[in-house]
Amino acid sequence: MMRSLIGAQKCWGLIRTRNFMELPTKQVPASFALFKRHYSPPTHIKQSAVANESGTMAEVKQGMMKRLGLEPGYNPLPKSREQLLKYQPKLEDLPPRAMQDSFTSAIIPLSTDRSLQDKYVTYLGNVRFGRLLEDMDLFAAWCCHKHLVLPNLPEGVHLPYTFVTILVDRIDFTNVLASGTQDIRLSGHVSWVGTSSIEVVVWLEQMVGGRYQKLTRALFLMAARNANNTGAAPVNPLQPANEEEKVILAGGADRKKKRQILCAQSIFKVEPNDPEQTIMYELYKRTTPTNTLELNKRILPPNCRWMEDSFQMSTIPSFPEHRNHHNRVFGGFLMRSALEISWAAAYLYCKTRPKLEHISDISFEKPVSVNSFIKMTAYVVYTKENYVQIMTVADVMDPQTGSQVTTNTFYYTFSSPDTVTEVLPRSYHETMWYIQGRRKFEASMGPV
Ligand SMILES: CCCCCCCCCCCCCCCC(=O)SCCNC(=O)CCNC(=O)[C@H](O)C(C)(C)COP(=O)(O)OP(=O)(O)OC[C@H]1O[C@@H](n2cnc3c(N)ncnc32)[C@H](O)[C@@H]1OP(=O)(O)O
Repeated sequence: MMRSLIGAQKCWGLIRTRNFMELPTKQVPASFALFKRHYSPPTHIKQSAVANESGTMAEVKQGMMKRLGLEPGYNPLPKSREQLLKYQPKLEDLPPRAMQDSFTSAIIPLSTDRSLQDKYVTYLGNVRFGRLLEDMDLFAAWCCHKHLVLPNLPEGVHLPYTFVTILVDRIDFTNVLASGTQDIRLSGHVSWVGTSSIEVVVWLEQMVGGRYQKLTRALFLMAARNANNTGAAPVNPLQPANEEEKVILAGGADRKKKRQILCAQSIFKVEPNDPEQTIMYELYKRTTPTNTLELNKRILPPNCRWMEDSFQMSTIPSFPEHRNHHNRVFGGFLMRSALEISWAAAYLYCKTRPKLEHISDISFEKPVSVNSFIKMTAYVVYTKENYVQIMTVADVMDPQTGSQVTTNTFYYTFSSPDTVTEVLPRSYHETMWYIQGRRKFEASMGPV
């Protein structure tokens, strides 16, 4: 049915994609469905939006630097923040906060700032989503700043905290084609806290025809760290203001558990399940000749391409421009770089301009130093009808020894106007990636 729909509507405006705004509530895990329904802020929070505006994203960055005591300009050895460690409060010193306290919004003024437009616009005049990922990452940290209140911090002392991104949950996009020359608004608030971890929900909207239209919504999990990022730091508890907030908060623990389960179920940790074993055997049969038993001889069926011929690679030196205050690379920069190479890989594979549909959960397990060489490799690991699933691996390389360590794996789903060439694995390793790609694809599209 999906195929016939696509066949009949080979025009961008008409292709209906399945995203979280269109799925019936029952198809989405309960705690995430709640965010689907509330992908605008709860009513009482929205009403206070005007009072909570933070200006432009440039002002947000300046505000954060001021609170942290950071000065513009690069220093290979960042100024020590050791002296701030003594101001770190204990959990019991921190008063509870409401979701409303951290609710804020900021503007990317694309309609008026023409030099900013150059950074955000694509060849066709749309917005570069990679840039928005960078902004969302910074903005999530800003919401954490808004949440944090330290009653015993002496006047004039800088914030003895650091925030790093632990992970970003699945991001889905609406069908609004965002322009690179109209203002974009980010809004968000803290939606759950642990002891030192903070979940932040961030929305993106763009002014279309005089009113804001939703572009996307993402959940960021941030870690509060001490002044010099050597240990966890406690955060203010979250006190729900009403029934609606109580439900959001209760879902937070549930979401944390689900993330752990998803992580533990990775194909890189546990063996494929029974239906997947069947798929693997079918792949083996389809790619093995029937007239010879010659070892490792494989045949490529018509309209298919080997996975080993379906990747793009790029080695990126990172620069201080992409640093946080510990000379580590911003998560947003990694997300943008991975998205852009994934998009190129999808475009070159499909031979037509693909549309980004979903970004799967992304975790940041190891910090990346700002003088690193980052090797990004985007593989087409799974295809279905007009969809391409990309898996992009980020490796940090040591220039002296040539050794490399994988710091992140990103999964992006793109759609093409046409049915795409089927990608097939040739080796057992590739088959595992195919299965992982299929899982990510199925999860991002929801049950059929
Ligand atoms: C002068 C320069 C100007 C430049 C301009 C500056 C502008 C000024 C603004 C800066 C604003 C920055 C905003 C961007 C922020 C980034 O983009 S940071 C860069 C990307 N992220 C990273 O590099 C993080 C890399 N990962 C890590 O360092 C470590 O894995 C982490 C996240 C610190 C966790 O380490 P850990 O040893 O597991 O820590 P641990 O203490 O055991 O756990 C801490 C908490 O995290 C939770 N947690 C840890 N792992 C997980 C997981 N996988 N799943 C769920 N929860 C987890 C734990 O459950 C625990 O929670 P609580 O129970 O306390 O609530």
